[in-house]
Amino acid sequence: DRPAPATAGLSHDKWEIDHNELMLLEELGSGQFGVVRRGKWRGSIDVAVKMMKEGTMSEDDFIEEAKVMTKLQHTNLVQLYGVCSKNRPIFIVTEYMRYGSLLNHLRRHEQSLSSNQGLLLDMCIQVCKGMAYLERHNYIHRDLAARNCLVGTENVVKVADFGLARYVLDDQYTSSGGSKFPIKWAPPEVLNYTRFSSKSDVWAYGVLMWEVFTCGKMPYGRLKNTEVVERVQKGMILEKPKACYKEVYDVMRKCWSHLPENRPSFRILKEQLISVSQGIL
Ligand SMILES: CCC(=O)Nc1cccc(Nc2nc(Nc3ccc(OCCOC)cc3)ncc2F)c1
Repeated sequence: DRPAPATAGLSHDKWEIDHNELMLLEELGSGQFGVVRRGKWRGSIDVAVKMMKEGTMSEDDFIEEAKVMTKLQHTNLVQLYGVCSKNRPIFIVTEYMRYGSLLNHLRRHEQSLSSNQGLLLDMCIQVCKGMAYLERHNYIHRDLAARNCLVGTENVVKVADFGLARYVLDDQYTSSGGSKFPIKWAPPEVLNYTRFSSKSDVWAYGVLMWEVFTCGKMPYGRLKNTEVVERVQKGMILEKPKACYKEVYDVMRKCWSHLPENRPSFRILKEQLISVSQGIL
């Protein structure tokens, strides 16, 4: 292979992680990207290592973006530590979250969670804080859902994989007609024109709130994607979850305003949810 350029290492690309400093441990799961394993970085830092299956993402573009993503830092965002891009498959190294995806956590603890609306609302507020930070930095997530949030100790909830959707090569995921496109989290303007914005993230956030208050139910049940598209275009929205205060459902409904400009920003949502939580709890 090519000799390293003279400047290599001089610029201390801090987003580049030396894979010799990583010790890979048990597998945590796998997604369309490849396998994710727990690991130790520099002997002591717990990390999650996503080993990107070849051909699943446009790697050079992603590595370029990783420089920006490492700068996004917030208590409710899963921190990107860096990438191992010197060999294939590339590794994406992030903060490790002890209790896995929010979706699985909700389903596993439905019994205790369904009677604790305060905790459910607190989880939603944490996700909202992470999203308000991304909104402030003009960063669009594009695939916000409970499956893409992670749970840590002391019921900490963080948003993961923000912005990653742009680098997926499988167009079954990326085009709104694709079989793997997250139709049930998409607003009308994304279904019709793939017009992503922080306001399309707000729509997805409303669906995430519904997932939280139903403890991980599938939105629109077993309806086929084509039926969901039809109903969403006609203005049908998800019904109020049983264990959900009306004030909370009213916030969800605002996230599902047909026109993006009628949806609140994450900054506004955060204020509204905090005042609801002070009012009802
Ligand atoms: C696209 C699908 C995709 O990425 N999926 C995917 C699967 C697995 C792990 C990650 N990522 C991360 N995971 C953790 N912690 C984690 C802890 C426990 C766990 O329990 C699994 C068995 O439960 C019974 C799963 C994950 N921390 C940071 C991550 F970044 C992403």
